[in-house]
Amino acid sequence: MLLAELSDTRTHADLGFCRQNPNMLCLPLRSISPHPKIHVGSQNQVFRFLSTTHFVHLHQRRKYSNNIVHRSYEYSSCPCSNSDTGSFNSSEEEFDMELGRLLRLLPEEMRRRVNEHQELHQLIEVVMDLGRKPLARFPSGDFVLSDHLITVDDLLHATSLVGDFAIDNRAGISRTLHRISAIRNRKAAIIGLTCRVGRAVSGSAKLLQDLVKDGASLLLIGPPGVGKTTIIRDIARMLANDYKKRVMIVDTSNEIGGDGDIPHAGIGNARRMQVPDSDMQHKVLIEAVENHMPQVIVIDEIGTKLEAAAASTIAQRGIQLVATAHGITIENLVMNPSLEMLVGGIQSVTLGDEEANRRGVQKSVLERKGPSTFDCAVEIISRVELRVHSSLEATVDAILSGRSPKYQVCKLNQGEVDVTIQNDPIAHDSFVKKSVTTIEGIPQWTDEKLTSDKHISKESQSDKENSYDKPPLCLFLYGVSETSAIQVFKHLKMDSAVEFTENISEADAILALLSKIRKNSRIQAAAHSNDIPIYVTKTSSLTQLTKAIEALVTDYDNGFEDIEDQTQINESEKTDALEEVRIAIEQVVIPKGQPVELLPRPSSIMLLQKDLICKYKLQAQQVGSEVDVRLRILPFQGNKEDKDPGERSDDHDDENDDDGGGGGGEFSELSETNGSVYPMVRLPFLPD
Ligand SMILES: Nc1ncnc2c1ncn2[C@@H]1O[C@H](COP(=O)(O)OP(=O)(O)OP(=O)(O)O)[C@@H](O)[C@H]1O
Repeated sequence: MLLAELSDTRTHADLGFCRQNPNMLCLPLRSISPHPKIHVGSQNQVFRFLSTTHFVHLHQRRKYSNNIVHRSYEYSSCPCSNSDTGSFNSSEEEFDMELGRLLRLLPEEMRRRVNEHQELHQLIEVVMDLGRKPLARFPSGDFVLSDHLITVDDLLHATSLVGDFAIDNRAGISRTLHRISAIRNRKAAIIGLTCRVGRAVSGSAKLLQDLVKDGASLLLIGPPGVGKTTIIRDIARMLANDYKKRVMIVDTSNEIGGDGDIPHAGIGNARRMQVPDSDMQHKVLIEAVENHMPQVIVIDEIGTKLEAAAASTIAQRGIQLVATAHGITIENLVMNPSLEMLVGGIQSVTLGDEEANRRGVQKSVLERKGPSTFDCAVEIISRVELRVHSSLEATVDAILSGRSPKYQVCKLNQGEVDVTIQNDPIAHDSFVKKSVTTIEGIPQWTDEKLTSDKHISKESQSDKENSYDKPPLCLFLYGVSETSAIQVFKHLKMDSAVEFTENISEADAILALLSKIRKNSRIQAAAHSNDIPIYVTKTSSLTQLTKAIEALVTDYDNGFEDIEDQTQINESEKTDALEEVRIAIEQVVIPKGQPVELLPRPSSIMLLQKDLICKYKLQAQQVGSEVDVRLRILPFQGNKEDKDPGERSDDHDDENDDDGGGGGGEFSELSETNGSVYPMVRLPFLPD
């Protein structure tokens, strides 16, 4: 078949000679399909058209015409791996060459089908399982490579071309970054192969350059295949080449530096220590520190307690650590008994009554045991999106106390880095804030410092800036997510007028989810003793939350003055309270014969509620301590067994229920039974 025509003899210098048959020219060719006829007219075109994933033999023919030698070539496939073709040394061409070496593991037909695939250069893996059709995995999905089922011979052919499989069942191809993982049967024979394409992606660490360049230890977390190894390989290269650091890679499966004894060029000047057996990883880590004086240690896949302990020892010696671990979020690490050490370890502590009250939490809480091994952590969401936790300790503390951690979202957007900050309502150092619009269009917060050297979507920066003369409203949230609250404040253009606290005593007001706060008498007591009004929302929906926040903001603007005057009963609260009685009776007490506890109300309102209950020929009981006195409506049948109406029931078990305790005991939760949405209500203080 006629493949190429060369009218310029200089082109010969760029072709190699086949190792198997020196009389043959060997032409590296990116793909012979879908255009099997490639016209080569000049040296430049040779470079443009030809690459190294695929070799063919050229059979030259000469023709003389007008004193010019015209050469044409026919080709046939060549099984050799000709690296003597020289010249093709751009990184793309090197990659083509390496990819070709992986594809050589495949039987002829499969290799042809992969080569023909439009996404050849994005190939992720080839999967060969005995007795099944082979698959190629591309970012766009799986692609069947052949209708022929994989045979034992196919597997033997592939395994004969790779290095030895280590104890972790992984092997490589010398001087490439590919990873071949084997599946064995019970007799240890290989019955499946996953051939992962490894590539050095220079620039993949760009998003993290600022984090690591000054020596901070970094932990990367992500699910399998998201690109962790690719990023740390580039971090190793960047720190060694650009920042001239002594970088040592502890390469457990030879995935970072590639197979073979000479490391892949992708790690730059970083050095690499191989690990004879994955169980020895922690020992090699320590050896690296003791023998080779590294400034940075890079390690892929910390997975066991021993490895976590070794990493923590290294960090204590002041060496910068860059490592990966499997998981989706930092919460996964916190919950993983083998890896929790990486975040400082977790312990359960029992607080004194006063401290628990102050914090508004249960007496037994989880806390971080000590300093975390890493300064910062990154959750890899995709190749172009990272969640950067610049203080891992702060993130862990937030998770343990039930708050959403603050983090930056970095997105690579056509070569630019978009940075947004999540859950960062306050920049405490200065109140200069700017709103930026994230890619999803949700307004978020950021501050000058964090955005100074980054590209940020420019949309509406200045017009959203707010300045308020009043000190910011300081809120304690309970059962309400900070993100939702911020969204509402943003919507109300109150973005620079609010801050959040974890300390009730610092708060101007409490904003709480009704179902949660009604069960936590400690928070109510703490609010009462600190003279802080509580505003509640029945649901977390933005509509309900907006109503609650609007009421709160209005009262805040009035200095919470009307809070003191308990005699002025808000008309709408009266309506709410009576509606609450009506729904409770008509939907629960009468049809189900169950008692229902109402919300705590001022005594004047409770009187109105009692009147209404009497009209239904039912009885009510007053329960609760002084800060949350409320009525319990008793069902008809149960009246005789129950305590006398009016009896105070301060000693009820549910009084001390916290939010996790499933409080309510024998009583129906009105919110759960009536299925309707309560109007937003505000819990005012009851008179002493
Ligand atoms: N930025 C990128 N551009 C192109 N391909 C990439 C990029 N990052 C990763 N890949 C490819 O994605 C695949 C998985 O990458 P990698 O091995 O780095 O993931 P990983 O998270 O370390 O996986 P595992 O946890 O299974 O070891 C590889 O084929 C790799 O070449």
